[in-house]
Amino acid sequence: MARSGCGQGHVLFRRPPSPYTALAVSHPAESVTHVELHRPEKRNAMNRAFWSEMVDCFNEIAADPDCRVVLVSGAGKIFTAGIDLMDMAGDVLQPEGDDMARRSWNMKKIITKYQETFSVIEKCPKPVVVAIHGACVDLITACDIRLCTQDAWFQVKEVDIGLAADVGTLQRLPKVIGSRSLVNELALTARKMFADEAKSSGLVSRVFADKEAMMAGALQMAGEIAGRSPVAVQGTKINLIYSRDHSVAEGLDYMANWNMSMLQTEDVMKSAQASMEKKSPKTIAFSKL
Ligand SMILES: CCC/C=C/C=C/C(=O)SCCNC(=O)CCNC(=O)[C@H](O)C(C)(C)COP(=O)(O)OP(=O)(O)OC[C@H]1O[C@@H](n2cnc3c(N)ncnc32)[C@H](O)[C@@H]1OP(=O)(O)O
Repeated sequence: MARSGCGQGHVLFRRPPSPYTALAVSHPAESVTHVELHRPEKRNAMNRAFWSEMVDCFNEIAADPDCRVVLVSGAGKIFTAGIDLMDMAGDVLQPEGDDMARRSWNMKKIITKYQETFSVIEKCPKPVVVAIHGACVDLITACDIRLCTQDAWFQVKEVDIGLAADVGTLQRLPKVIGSRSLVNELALTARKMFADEAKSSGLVSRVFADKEAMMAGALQMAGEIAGRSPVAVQGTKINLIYSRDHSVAEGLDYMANWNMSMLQTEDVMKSAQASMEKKSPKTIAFSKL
């Protein structure tokens, strides 16, 4: 049976057992998929299985019409301790090849594969809410909404292990946090940033007293998103990410192309009618997407 990480008292919408070893996937509420990093005894260190399972998992979620929003969290004491340093020695640091060119070629393939593990989160059209209680930063910058506990800390740890972060933090964090100076400081010193600073800098949008309160808040937020038109919600995520990486003019053009078809959805009429009748959009039965 799929394990539920959202605590007891929530309805578990049953699905087939999870095929993953580093992740626990469950369905704590209608249209909500919960992906839990699940190696608590190793502080959810990202081992070889994790790097490939995340890609399979998020590709499956992207294609699943029963999922409208994703919740990501970590089991146990902290969200994640980052890359599994035991696996790293064998997998990442020793690419095969007869000479430097061939080893470099293979190294690039490995790095690109690892990058995809977090890029799939961003490419997934369903919004991803991440609930963090202590973490390395890489994964969370690819998520759409970041929540944390009061005792959470955040660290761009890579310089401490002798490398420049290469799975998205240096590319995404400057787009999340307004202050370039703060990004540079965090990435160059690996200092821990705690919850209050994470909130004031814009890395997280809400801070909760403890993990239980955070998971309840995250699930409620996921429910708010899942209750709205999937055409509107997924179009919003896709266009926000497109606009982040393009000029305003390019973003507007992309938006016009998007909505010239998507505005013709029945969801607009249904939602407008509910709004006129002062009903919540959550009362509307939207078709699957
Ligand atoms: C091409 C890909 C490039 C990707 C780059 C990614 C880079 C990074 O992720 S950089 C960050 C690397 N991570 C670290 O340096 C963190 C190392 N861990 C710690 O500092 C502490 O474990 C931590 C503060 C997270 C938690 O401390 P705590 O006291 O709560 O737990 P521990 O007793 O230290 O650990 C419990 C068991 O977990 C194992 N473990 C923890 N972290 C890792 C890890 N990163 N990799 C592998 N294993 C880890 C630790 O060995 C303990 O196991 P055991 O001894 O068997 O009980």
